[in-house]
Amino acid sequence: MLTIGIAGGTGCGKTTVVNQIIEELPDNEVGIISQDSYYRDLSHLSYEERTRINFDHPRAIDFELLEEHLRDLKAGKPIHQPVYSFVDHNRTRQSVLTHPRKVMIVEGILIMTQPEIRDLFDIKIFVHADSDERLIRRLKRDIAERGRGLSEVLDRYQNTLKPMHDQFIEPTKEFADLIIPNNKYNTVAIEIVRTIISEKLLA
Ligand SMILES: Nc1ncnc2c1ncn2[C@@H]1O[C@H](COP(=O)(O)OP(=O)(O)O)[C@@H](O)[C@H]1O
Ligand SMILES: Nc1ccn([C@@H]2O[C@H](COP(=O)(O)O)[C@@H](O)[C@H]2O)c(=O)n1
Repeated sequence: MLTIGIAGGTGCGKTTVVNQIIEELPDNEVGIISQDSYYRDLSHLSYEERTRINFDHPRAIDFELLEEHLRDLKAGKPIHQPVYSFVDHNRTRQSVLTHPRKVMIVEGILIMTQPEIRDLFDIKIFVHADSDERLIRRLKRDIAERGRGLSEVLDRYQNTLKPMHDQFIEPTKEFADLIIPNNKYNTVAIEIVRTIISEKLLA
């Protein structure tokens, strides 16, 4: 199994890059794991309490479960990937049965912060977009898709997102084998990653 980790700050375009990479690749040979699925279960907290959680700190992620799942997939075992709700700020009761594939892509803002997880990646990619570009994209996306208001997104950006990005996410760029500049759509970089994957699928 070829395991590819794709990190980068919120709004840099990780999900978009993954979707572009897997377009036209056979879906029974390439699988996706999202770090967002591994936000910790916060059912013991009220909705109000959950809104105050710092979701950009590594402790918000159940990395133990993510590591266990990646090891299972590498060992050829299927996993039950949790399903997260950004509207409820909580894990749902659902899960998605995820089978091992020849190529597994793992994407998320903090996946490169943990050495145990980092070591499981054969290829590490960091997607870069400038912070103003990321903030604009995040604002538009969170309002359109994640049920958020303007001041809510801006408050989170100032109070937790930006400081956590600078402290935890940006420094992981140094671990990357490949940095994809993504202020604009980067078709050349996507093509390069696709070629690497296609070669693996033919092997
Ligand atoms: N290169 C790009 N240029 C313009 N908009 C982009 C680009 N990449 C992604 N977007 C848009 O920005 C928003 C956030 O992208 P997304 O892929 O969800 O980022 P991430 O997964 O890193 O948070 C989405 O609405 C997406 O359509
Ligand atoms: N309940 C939550 C949980 C997380 N977030 C934000 O999601 C961002 C990470 O996801 P991306 O798809 O943007 O990479 C992260 O910056 C958290 O602030 C949230 O808003 N609410």
